[in-house]
Amino acid sequence: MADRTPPLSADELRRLVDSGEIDTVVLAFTDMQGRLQGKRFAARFFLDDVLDHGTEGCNYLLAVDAEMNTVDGYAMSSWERGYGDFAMHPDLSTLRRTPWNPGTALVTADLAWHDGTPVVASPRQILRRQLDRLAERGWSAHVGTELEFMVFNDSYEDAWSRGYRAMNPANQYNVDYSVLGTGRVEPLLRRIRNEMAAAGMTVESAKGECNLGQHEIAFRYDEALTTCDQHVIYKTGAKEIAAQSGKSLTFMAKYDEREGNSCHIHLSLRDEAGHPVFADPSGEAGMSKTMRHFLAGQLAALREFTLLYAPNINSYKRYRPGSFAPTAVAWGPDNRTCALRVVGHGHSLRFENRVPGGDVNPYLAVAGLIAAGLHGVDERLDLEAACTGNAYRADAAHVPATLREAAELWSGGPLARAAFGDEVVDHYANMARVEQDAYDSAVTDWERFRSFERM
Ligand SMILES: NC(=O)CC[C@H](N)C(=O)O
Repeated sequence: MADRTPPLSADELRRLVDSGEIDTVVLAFTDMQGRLQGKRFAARFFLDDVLDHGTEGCNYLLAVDAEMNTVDGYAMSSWERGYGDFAMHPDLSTLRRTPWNPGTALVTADLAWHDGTPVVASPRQILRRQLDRLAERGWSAHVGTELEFMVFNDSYEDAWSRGYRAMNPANQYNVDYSVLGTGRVEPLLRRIRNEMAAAGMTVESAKGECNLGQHEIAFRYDEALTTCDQHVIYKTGAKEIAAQSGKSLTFMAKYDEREGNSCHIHLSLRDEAGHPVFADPSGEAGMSKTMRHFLAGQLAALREFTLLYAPNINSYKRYRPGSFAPTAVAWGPDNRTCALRVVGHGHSLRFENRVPGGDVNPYLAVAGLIAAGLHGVDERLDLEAACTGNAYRADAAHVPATLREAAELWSGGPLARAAFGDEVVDHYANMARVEQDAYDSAVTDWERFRSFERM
């Protein structure tokens, strides 16, 4: 699939290496946790060897936990199988400079086994498969992801050493839409915006958010795969720029008991001629029949696919009444209390899934949105009535409240297995089991404060 006009061509890279402007090329893929994993190459070696042939990485990279521990239960990667390699092939349509790392370019990898077959549990491959299903119908997906994050005037190292206690947020009060409040953090935000633009992303705006030091930078939507590639590069780059500035920022879904970090995901479909598939001026509320089925599919699959939108223990702490994070499986036109909010009109008509947090793996979540929508289209599901009032009070199905509940719905339901196949379902069910086990065996500060003296 030719994905997009590249921000940097291979010929340009060659020229920049010859002139000494680029000396390093990062080749990286996105792991299960949504992190870029890969290697930094001497640029000359990358051009001579890796550009055409790729490189290898240990296949445990899709089978470790967040701490890089080897864990049991993965069919594709284990001590029994010898923890061999998989191949990382650069997708040159993603080649770009990353100006926050001087002299450096970055390219995204697709993963394959030694016989050339794709690594089906790799997040980018999971999304590619759902995009192929869309393409079979002559459709493509436009996607925007809206990441919120919190900035602290502490370095990552200080924060870690202090056990994340007594941190200094970059704003001391709610700066939602506050120009004054955003200005306080502007040297950092401006660097992130400008350097992401120089890395080939289209930046739209920045605004303050509600929690202390919380901000959001908005990027223009793009083809689904491109948006997801940019999302992970942006997250990595924003953290690197913060670190270079002696600060830290976090995308974790719920840092404290105040507002969490969301990652609302917007999606619309285009046909082969580039026309919007969701808009129909003669349809009810301007929505086409396809959009109604697609949206009905979102509702029908939401609970079963929540693991893809909320992959961590912490993800589930966002879903509190009145927090702007959803609890009700419901949809409504411009209704921020629902899991699914319909926005825009005509060309821009789309839905927003408000379930994902800043910790989401965008490839998996967007794959989930597409698979859910296609389920609705294939089964011609009827769209229930819109929720018009406060969905926190509605008599609607609930977004799963815990990782345990979401993991049970994911592995026990029929929709995920039909859309993604057993290998993918079992792989990510194991990831959830591993996280749940790690959490269940941890004793937290909360328990000590509650129990040490008083119980
Ligand atoms: N902009 C908003 O709607 C706030 C979202 C909220 N921070 C959440 O975690 O869901």
